[in-house]
Amino acid sequence: MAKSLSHKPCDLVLFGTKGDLARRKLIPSLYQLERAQLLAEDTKIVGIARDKHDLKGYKKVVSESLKEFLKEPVDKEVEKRFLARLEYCKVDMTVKDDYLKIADVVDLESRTMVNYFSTPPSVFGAICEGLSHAGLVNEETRVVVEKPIGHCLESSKVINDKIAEHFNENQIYRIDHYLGKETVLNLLVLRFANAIFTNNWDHECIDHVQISVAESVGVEGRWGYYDDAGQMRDMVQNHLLQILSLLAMEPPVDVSADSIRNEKLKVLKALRPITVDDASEKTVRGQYTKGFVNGQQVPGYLEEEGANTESDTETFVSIRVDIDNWRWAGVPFYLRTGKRMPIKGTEIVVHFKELPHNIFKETYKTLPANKLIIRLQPHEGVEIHLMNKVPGLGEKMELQQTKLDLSFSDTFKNDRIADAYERLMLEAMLGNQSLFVRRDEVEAAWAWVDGILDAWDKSNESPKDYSAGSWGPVASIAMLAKDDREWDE
Ligand SMILES: NC(=O)C1=CN([C@@H]2O[C@H](COP(=O)(O)OP(=O)(O)OC[C@H]3O[C@@H](n4cnc5c(N)ncnc54)[C@H](OP(=O)(O)O)[C@@H]3O)[C@@H](O)[C@H]2O)C=CC1
Ligand SMILES: O=C1O[C@H](COP(=O)(O)O)[C@@H](O)[C@H](O)[C@H]1O
Repeated sequence: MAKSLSHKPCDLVLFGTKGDLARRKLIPSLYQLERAQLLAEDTKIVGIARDKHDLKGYKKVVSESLKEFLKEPVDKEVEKRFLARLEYCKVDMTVKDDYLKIADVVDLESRTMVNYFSTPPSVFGAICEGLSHAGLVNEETRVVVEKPIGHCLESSKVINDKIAEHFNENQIYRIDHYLGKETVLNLLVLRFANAIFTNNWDHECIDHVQISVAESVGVEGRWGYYDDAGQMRDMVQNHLLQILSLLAMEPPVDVSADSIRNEKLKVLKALRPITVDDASEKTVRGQYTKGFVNGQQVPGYLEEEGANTESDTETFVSIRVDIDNWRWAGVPFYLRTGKRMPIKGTEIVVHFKELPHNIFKETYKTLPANKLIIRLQPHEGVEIHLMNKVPGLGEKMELQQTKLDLSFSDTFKNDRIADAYERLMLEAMLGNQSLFVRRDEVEAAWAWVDGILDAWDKSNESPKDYSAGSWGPVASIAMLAKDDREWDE
């Protein structure tokens, strides 16, 4: 029995169903929604690829994906229910008449058509045209679009224009999978459901903020795509700027899609441009050389499979970001992200200001400032560093810095943390756009990122080397040291 859901049943059409993302993430996530009974009873899942299969063959492909990528044993009962929802269509996405075959399996009358584009962006336009050609676009039809949306502002406009020829903004769901992460969503709750943070969240109380997204993986066989993108386009333009805007935005009036997106957009528009005049002070780009990660020897970027020995693509970026608005005047946000770092870990550290006066100076010369650490992944949780009195009867009061540590796995023991894609696919089926990125946000993010990419081009400097397994080039440490600060590790 399906749980009670407010959405109409859907035809979830998975374009690129045999690709890496679909097999590794989307199919296992849909299985989890089935397991949790969150799919409406009559919802269908329609796989689209250009290989010749009958439905039985496609079910086998799906079963194999589950076996390979599900992080737990496959529950046969759930799998049976899940496989019963499947349909398959062989479609070459560049051939308009092929879309007529999809019309035979979907039902626009009784189900909402949700089209997930898990394909290269180069075919997004062709899919939209094909769907229109087959009469599959009505007011309810939705499209879910994977990143990257373009390579720069101009190319993102071309893709968005193409989609907009067939769909209104309220039908377009642009994925940034970080927005589907439990802990990223929790930023809204931490900030806007707790007066202790709400009332201390500005330049009066906060000294600076650090956002680190460290990855221990390299390019994982995606050299062709990655070398064209680099860490700036792959991670900063989307995931890091989305986290930054959720952290820095003004309180939205409610949690509706546009209330949240309006506030995020204001932050993106207030990012101080970085130009060729200050890029060398405010940014560091790096590229990994060979080294050791988790005790394993790993190749350098230029020695990865499929690599071009002369690439100048950055695999590490750190940036000092200034937000030119009332709340954040004088508060730098330091962003840092890289491949082949010592660990996988995404963390936000909010450094509060030091106190104006120390009444304990006889026993404790300087009082360390409070810190709020938000661990987004792994070991999800929230930690606050506070000063406390050490118990004892001594003449002088002894102080010690201590931690209040809320670990999600200890606190919410029986609650499984859902994968981001589970939430995002469910929200797309429910028709809630809050966790999807609006066109103007994508464009504001590109406008700012393009300025930095342009400054790097003009400066003609190569990225700085760092050994795989380190925290990036030493210049990244120096960038903070100049401001009398250091990275939390
Ligand atoms: N993989 C990942 O971890 C991530 C991926 N993304 C994004 O998701 C999207 C999909 O990525 P990924 O799964 O890695 O890519 P893949 O290349 O693995 O998969 C794309 C799929 O699209 C199919 N396809 C392409 N052109 C056509 C066509 N004309 N007709 C029919 N099928 C076609 C391919 O079929 P065929 O095999 O026959 O060529 C392939 O199965 C991309 O936009 C990517 O940027 C975003 C974040 C992470
Ligand atoms: O979008 C992307 O994200 C992954 C990192 O995602 P995470 O959920 O594992 O933190 C990154 O490795 C990949 O290069 C990028 O395209």
